[in-house]
Amino acid sequence: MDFTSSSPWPTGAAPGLDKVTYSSPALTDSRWTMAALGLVLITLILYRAVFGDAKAKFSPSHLFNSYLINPIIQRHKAWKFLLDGPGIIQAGYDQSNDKPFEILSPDTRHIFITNPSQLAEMDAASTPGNALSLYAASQRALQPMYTMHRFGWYDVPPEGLGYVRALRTLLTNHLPNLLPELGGMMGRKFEELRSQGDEMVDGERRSRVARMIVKMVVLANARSIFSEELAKNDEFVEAALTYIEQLVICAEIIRLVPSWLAPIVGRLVGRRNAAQRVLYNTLMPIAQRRCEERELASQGQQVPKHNDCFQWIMESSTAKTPRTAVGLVHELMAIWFASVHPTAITITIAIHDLCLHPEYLEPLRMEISESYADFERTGQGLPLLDSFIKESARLNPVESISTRRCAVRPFSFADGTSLAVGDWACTPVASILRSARFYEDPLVFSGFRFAPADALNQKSNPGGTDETKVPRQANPSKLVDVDSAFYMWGSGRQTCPGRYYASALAKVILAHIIANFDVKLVDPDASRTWTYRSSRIPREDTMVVFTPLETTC
Ligand code: HEM
Repeated sequence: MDFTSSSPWPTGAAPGLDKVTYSSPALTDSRWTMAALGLVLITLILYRAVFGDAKAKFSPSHLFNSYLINPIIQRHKAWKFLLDGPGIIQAGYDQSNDKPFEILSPDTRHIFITNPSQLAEMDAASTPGNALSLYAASQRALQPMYTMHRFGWYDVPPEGLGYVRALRTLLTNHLPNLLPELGGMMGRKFEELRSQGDEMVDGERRSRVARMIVKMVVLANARSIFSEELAKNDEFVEAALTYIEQLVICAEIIRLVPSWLAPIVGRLVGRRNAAQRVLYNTLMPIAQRRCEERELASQGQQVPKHNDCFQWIMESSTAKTPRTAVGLVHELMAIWFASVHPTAITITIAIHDLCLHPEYLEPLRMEISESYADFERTGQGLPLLDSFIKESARLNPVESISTRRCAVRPFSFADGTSLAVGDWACTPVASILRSARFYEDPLVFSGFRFAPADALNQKSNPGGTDETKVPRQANPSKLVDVDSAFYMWGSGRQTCPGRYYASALAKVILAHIIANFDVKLVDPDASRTWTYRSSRIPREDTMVVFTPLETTC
């Protein structure tokens, strides 16, 4: 072996050692030592460079962390979402700097979007047959195959559902006919529930406000969505509320079991949801009769004229084949679910806020006494009450997530953020609503923050507050408006079609209470809501005292 070669290490094989010629023994020893050290060092460097990662990957501690500890931490975080969804989303939003951020729940990977241009990308990808779908998200959340009498929500015709036009256009246009009747109905129901009271303490009648309001909303919606006849059927109205409550519990159980077990568990828990059968079996004969009437009308025969959601959905159906009775009932069951709880919760929270900010009662009473008749006639107006409800919902929205779109095919945003099939893109609505980027003094309750200047005058100055110190939005807006600071109704082409009705019903109920009662929370310091997943739900045990005014408006 020739160490004089230019090669830094021996180029020959070790067995040739005896053939090596040395220039001097001492020099040879030190060269050997140096060479051996160099060899070890270089081998180590190379080994680390080439296999360093792999070694780390296969080290016991790495394997332990990767395959046991990290998955446990991730799963723990995902399950924690069930109990602290709003808090976890808020923490994600605070660190996001307007960039998409990821949050896991036990069954879903959420990618939260805040940037309006990315929301536009989301909306563009939500057209029928495209990669993102609200229906697929609803299918996951509600498990309608098992909870809505085998409704295959995602199998809807590509043109969409008839309910959107039925609600957004026809129900909204019908409001002036509906509101006077709803006003009377809500007044009577409120009095019935209040006079029953849930507790009587020291001559004070206390009411569990959340339960009271949900019963009122159920009655109003039964009238508006189904019919006058069904709204008078107490057994049906009771089952219609039970249906929603059982649906939420059943869907949650199915979501939390592994997907391979879902069909078995779904069938089992679905069987226990008896109210869905009551609803289905009551609605079905009406739907069949309407389909027969459609048939007769197409043959030129005279048929009765109806003004209700059955009829509007049939007439709004964009599918080439006309809606079947089963399809009609399924759409009604879906609307029914969507219509009750968000509306009832929004109204309940607004009542909490009336109790906490009684200085708003007087200006609101004045507006109601001057303008309620106009509102009832047109379905529009009452800008101060509108703003009060909007501010209440801004600080305590029903949901911390909005605009849910589930990927039915892999999808990537322009910035590279990607969704696998089953992942959800969505907005952190509650965090946006409380963000200083969009609202001055975001955590301060300012009941007339959104009201137009002409609605505000001396009389509407609650408690004589200094006008210059009250945070207001630069541009007034209505409760039903949607913009980049207010996604309570979702956004884009699938924004809530029931929002005009929901806003009008909230005004009917709140105007009745404000005009006729003083309100007081029995325990203003007690916690009033609890959270599950991303929803904020009023506590059932929150008590309010409604004291009749001596003279009513
Ligand atoms: C305060 C009450 C309400 C709130 C906060 C609310 C909120 C929402 C939200 C966030 C969405 C999803 C929109 C999106 O993803 O872009 C939605 C959809 C929907 N809402 Fe509402 N909603 C309310 C009341 C109602 C009422 C009263 C009805 C029926 C009369 C209704 C019917 C619907 C329907 C049918 C959809 C699905 C729309 C579609 O498939 O395109 N909602 N709502």
